[in-house]
Amino acid sequence: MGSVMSLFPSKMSKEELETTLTKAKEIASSTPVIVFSKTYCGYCTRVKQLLTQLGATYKVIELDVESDGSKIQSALAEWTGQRTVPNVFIGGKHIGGCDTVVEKHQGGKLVPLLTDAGAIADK
Ligand SMILES: N[C@@H](CCC(=O)N[C@@H](CS)C(=O)NCC(=O)O)C(=O)O
Repeated sequence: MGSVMSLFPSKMSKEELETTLTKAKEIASSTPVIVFSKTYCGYCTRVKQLLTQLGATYKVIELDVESDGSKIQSALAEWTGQRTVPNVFIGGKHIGGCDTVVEKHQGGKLVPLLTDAGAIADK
């Protein structure tokens, strides 16, 4: 009890969850910035626009398009405690959703994170 999975029951077996979790972790650590997103999500659009505006290179996985998108979403919930999209990772580290990304930008912390991760070229 108390786990995210108990709040959001999934049809995945434990093994399937482990496999999907491994895949999500590989994706998050193999690219400087990854945005787990949904095509119709306005918060996701906001984050993608902000990253583009800052000149960052980033990868997007649209969970409503991927055949295993709902499994990935459940794996992300189990891993990060966050089920909503956007779910953003920078430098392999979980950052959070749109609110957190915008807050970090307003606090001057987003660009350094992106630069350290190699998503923005040093000037
Ligand atoms: N406060 C969150 C809001 C994110 C949010 O509400 N996202 C919606 C999609 S627009 C969501 O993930 N809903 C659940 C789902 O799609 O499974 C943020 O800043 O990222």
